[in-house]
Amino acid sequence: MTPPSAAPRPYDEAAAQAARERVAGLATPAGALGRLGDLAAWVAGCQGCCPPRPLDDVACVVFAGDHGVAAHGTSAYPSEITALMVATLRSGRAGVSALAGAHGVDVRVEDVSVGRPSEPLHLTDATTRERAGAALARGRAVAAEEGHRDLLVPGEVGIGNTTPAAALVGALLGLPAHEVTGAGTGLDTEGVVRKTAVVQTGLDRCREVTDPVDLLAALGGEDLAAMTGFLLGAAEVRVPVLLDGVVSLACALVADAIAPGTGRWWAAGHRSTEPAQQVALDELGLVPVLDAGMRLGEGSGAVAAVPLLRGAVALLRDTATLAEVLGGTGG
Ligand SMILES: O=C(O)c1ccc[n+]([C@@H]2O[C@H](COP(=O)([O-])O)[C@@H](O)[C@H]2O)c1
Ligand SMILES: Cc1cc2nc[nH]c2cc1C
Repeated sequence: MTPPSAAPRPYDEAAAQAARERVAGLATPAGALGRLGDLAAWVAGCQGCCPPRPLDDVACVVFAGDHGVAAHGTSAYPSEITALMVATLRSGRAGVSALAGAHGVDVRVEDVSVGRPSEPLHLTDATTRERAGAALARGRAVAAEEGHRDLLVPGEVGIGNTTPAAALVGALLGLPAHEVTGAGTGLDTEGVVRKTAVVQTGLDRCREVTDPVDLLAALGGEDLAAMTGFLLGAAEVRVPVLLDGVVSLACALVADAIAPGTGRWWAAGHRSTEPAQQVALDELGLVPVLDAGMRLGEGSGAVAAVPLLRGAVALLRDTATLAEVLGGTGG
């Protein structure tokens, strides 16, 4: 099995710079658009044109899978919820479905390993390197199928999946479990202590593992591997990605370890309450669009941020320049 190693096609820094210059010349006080100007410049860099095209066609792909650690007291909910939420997503009634409907975003569900849980990562490898590699390839194929989109959002559902996410972030950044483990779906203090011990045991078990695909197998599982492949694939087909919560940030760290530089293709949709998401954001130098205290997953925080990103592009396309206003041609 060959892990994906192709370097992403280039991000167009000249187009991003042209966009920054255009922002500076708009009929707005210098700096008044704040981070919206940066976001518009990022879209221009991904598209390779200034001003960027509108982000009309946006899709959220939800990767679903079960996790063996959930049977070890690491989640506030039972694994049975995963399949029920997949059915709810497919019927268009999940939280992300409502947000996506409101914002004109398509939702696609990829059942990677629902009802076929990963092994408990504190006891043994979550999955095999072979299965992780196949899941990576599947995620990249999904991104290729969605390559016509203007923007992609990685979503996920899977009871227990914040535990592998925390473990991957801890392993990649060399952080102890207590700095990356959070309450997930709502564990109480005792539950967080239990989950932290599981994450630390997993980190100790994998101390020697450094290869990112091996880490996906040891601590992640097939669904996280598929999402990682999706992030790599999106960069390969030059589609920008708005990251979501802790699972997407963990996969982003893995993807950037597999293909350094892939991170140019990502912006952060929102700040989750999970500590691993926050340290991963810092590591990747990403500042989230929204900070709304959300921790739903499903891609919901990023989908909630889509209107702001569309607005940033509209500002760059449709605002008069100061030169036009001063010359009396601003309409
Ligand atoms: O996106 C996040 O940061 C996030 C934070 C907490 C929980 N979740 C969602 O809740 C599930 C995982 O939580 P847990 O406690 O079962 O590990 C999974 O279905 C995620 O979509 C997601
Ligand atoms: C109800 C429920 C919905 C979810 N959506 C994503 N993760 C979830 C976890 C639970 C428990």
